[in-house]
Amino acid sequence: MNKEQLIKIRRDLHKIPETGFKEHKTQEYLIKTIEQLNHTNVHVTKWKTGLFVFVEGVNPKRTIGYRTDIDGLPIVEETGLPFASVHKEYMHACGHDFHMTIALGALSDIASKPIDDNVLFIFQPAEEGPGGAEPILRSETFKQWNLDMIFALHIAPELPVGTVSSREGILFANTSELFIDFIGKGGHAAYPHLTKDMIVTASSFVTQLQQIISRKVDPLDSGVITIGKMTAGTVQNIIAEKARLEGTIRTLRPETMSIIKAELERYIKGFQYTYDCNITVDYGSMYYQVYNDGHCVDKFRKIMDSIGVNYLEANAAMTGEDFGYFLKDIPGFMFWLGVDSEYGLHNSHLNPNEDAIAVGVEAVTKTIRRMN
Ligand SMILES: CC(=O)N[C@@H](CCC[C@H](N)C(=O)O)C(=O)O
Repeated sequence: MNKEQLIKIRRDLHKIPETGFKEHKTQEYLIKTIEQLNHTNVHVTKWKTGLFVFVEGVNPKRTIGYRTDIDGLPIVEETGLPFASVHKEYMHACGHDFHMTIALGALSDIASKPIDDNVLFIFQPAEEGPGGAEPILRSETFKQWNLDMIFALHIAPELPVGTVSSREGILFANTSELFIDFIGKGGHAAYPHLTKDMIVTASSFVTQLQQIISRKVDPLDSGVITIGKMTAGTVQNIIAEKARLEGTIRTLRPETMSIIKAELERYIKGFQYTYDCNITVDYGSMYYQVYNDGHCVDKFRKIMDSIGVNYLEANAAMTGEDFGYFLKDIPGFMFWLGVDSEYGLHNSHLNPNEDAIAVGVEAVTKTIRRMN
């Protein structure tokens, strides 16, 4: 595929972001595009709203996996781009439109000049939640391919185009979603002493929660608790009976996740007593850390050197990725692809530089062709 075709695909996909396990139009678009490649060595299997695309090798001894995520986020786009999302409440604000386009570009290249080994392209739904990787790994459809190696990329807004970045060992954090519900007693704004005000309770909880990080996590270790959404109350003169906090916990070690959760549950018990209310916690979906195989990263670095792509050593990041579940079972790695955007991931103004698509296709294709 040439640059213009790839950019058209990226823009088409950018217009139709859909959230986890609702990627119906996206799946339809991907199937149509793959069918147009018109290769007899390519076999498409639907899996929920995602796809497995198997490219037969000419003399296969191994099967290499390449995974892209396909879902968007519930963000109202503010880029003002002519190809902005037509799904008004949703946006590809984490680069999955880039990820899919690069996977299609690599798929087209590999299918037209097949390598010895088989290649499985995985178009995975629901990376942003509730998580598509774990159910894929459990599915009988996926198990039949018995992958020898797998890799994936993620766009990096802060890195220049022409740059990739990775590291041996941990790249992305362990994550757990966090949903906390507070139930007290509502009433008249003028009679607070007759109520149990859940706005006061939840607000106090949000600020005290950060002490778990500062006082219970070893300063040489790391953790993050972010509350991204708080809902409570009905109107200005009624004391809120209910409040809900929605957030996420991130750690660089699975053990630290357990420490934070145990402490959080102690806080909940304390708050129930102090504020005389009922508090429940739900951890939603959890992602295992992305832990890169040293041999694969070393080989990748050499491949990038050989094609003139600038390789930078990465730091571990507190972003999460359910790709970590693949790497728990299969050797492989993930890398960052520089896309040079002033605005970061999950920002309504994110505008990655489309020149990075060709770099991504080249990096992925050459890695598939030369990794052994
Ligand atoms: C790369 C990226 O931004 N991934 C998401 C993964 C979300 C995990 C889950 N829904 C959570 O919020 O814990 C991220 O937010 O890091």
